[in-house]
Amino acid sequence: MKIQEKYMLRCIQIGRNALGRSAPNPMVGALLTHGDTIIGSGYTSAFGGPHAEVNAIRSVADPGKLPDSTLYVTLEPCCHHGKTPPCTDRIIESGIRRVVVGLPDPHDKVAGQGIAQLREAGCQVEVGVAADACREHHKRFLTLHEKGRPYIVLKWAQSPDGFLAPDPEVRGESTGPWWITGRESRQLVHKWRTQESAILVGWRTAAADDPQLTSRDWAGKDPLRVLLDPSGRAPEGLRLLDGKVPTLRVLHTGQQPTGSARVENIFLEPGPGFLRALCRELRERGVLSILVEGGAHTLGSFLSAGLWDEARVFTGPRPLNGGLRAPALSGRLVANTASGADTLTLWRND
Ligand SMILES: NC(=O)C1=CN([C@@H]2O[C@H](COP(=O)(O)OP(=O)(O)OC[C@H]3O[C@@H](n4cnc5c(N)ncnc54)[C@H](OP(=O)(O)O)[C@@H]3O)[C@@H](O)[C@H]2O)C=CC1
Ligand SMILES: Nc1c(N[C@@H]2O[C@H](COP(=O)(O)O)[C@@H](O)[C@H]2O)[nH]c(=O)[nH]c1=O
Ligand SMILES: [Zn+2]
Repeated sequence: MKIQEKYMLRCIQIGRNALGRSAPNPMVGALLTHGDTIIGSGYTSAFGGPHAEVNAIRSVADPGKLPDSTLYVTLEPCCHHGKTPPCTDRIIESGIRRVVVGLPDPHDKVAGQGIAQLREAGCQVEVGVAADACREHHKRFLTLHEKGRPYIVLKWAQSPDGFLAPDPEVRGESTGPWWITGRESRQLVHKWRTQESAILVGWRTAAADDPQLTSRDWAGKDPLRVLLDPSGRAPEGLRLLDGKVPTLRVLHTGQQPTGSARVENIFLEPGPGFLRALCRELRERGVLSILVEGGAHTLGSFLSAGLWDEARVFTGPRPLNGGLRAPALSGRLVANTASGADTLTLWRND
């Protein structure tokens, strides 16, 4: 492997520090080399803070070395005023003359202009180093700009005989989720929750499980909670409506929301465009990605609309011998691993 690719793969590792924190900005990673020494590195700050390139430049102990250094960055530097000034200006001011870029930025305010500005200022710019790895790393941001919607991860747990939950008679009066998976998988799910901007369930899941949908077993942010409740049927008093974490309840236009002023109600037209309209609404609110956790009806509606990018399916060890059928999935199997006593399969929709 060429040294340039190695540096770009290191940029990706650095950029992962911003996973779940930079939205709606991309989790860019950058580093600066001088000869064969790494003299600085940085990643995208939380929204509103400096970008990776600026953090990398600021981290250099001896700025006199910058004109003879090379900047590696996973995504084309921005050239527009957003919450912060353009990174291209900062790169040019610092005297850096060589820039290696993983991918062009599809954002309509950048789209090749960042690279063009650097070249006009006399920088030598190389584009497309470790491009496949950078595409994978930036999958959420690329989906937001190329498909115009957040990246969607479906997740569920099923029994080996293909059920999401037992029949109500088996469940009886017990409240809370019916656990199919073990402790390791549940903690892994909390880690995943810190990585996505929003988490979504249907109201029947909210009513049956009274979930919290927080990341309490992992250090990191709680995602925005989204409850699909088109007719306002979610019962009062649910933990999802407790206001402890920002929560959106999605209703059909014209419906009367019940009680809870602790959540924000939004209203969308019923019909086949409902989920796409929801995706647009979430995008406008800076949501880069959504983790859809169920139930069967909700997962099925994302699947049948083709609105998904990844599915993460746990299979627990104990059969249920009946109950609510797991959704039918057709996608590309990319991994099959163990998670404690469970099996985890990862699927892509491409
Ligand atoms: N094992 C697992 O991983 C999981 C298991 N579960 C289990 O699943 C069960 C609940 O699942 P299920 O009964 O399928 O219900 P859901 O939780 O999927 O909620 C379904 C309701 O949400 C609304 N809804 C869903 N999708 C849409 C859409 N695209 N447009 C408009 N409204 C939508 C509808 O409300 P309306 O009826 O008002 O139109 C629908 O009836 C529970 O038993 C729970 O324990 C839940 C999550 C995960
Ligand atoms: N039953 C089941 C899952 N159920 C999902 O987890 C939610 C509960 O979240 P919380 O209240 O935050 O613990 C529940 O409502 C449903 O969406 N998940 C899994 O990984 N494995 C399982 O066996
Ligand atoms: Zn920038």
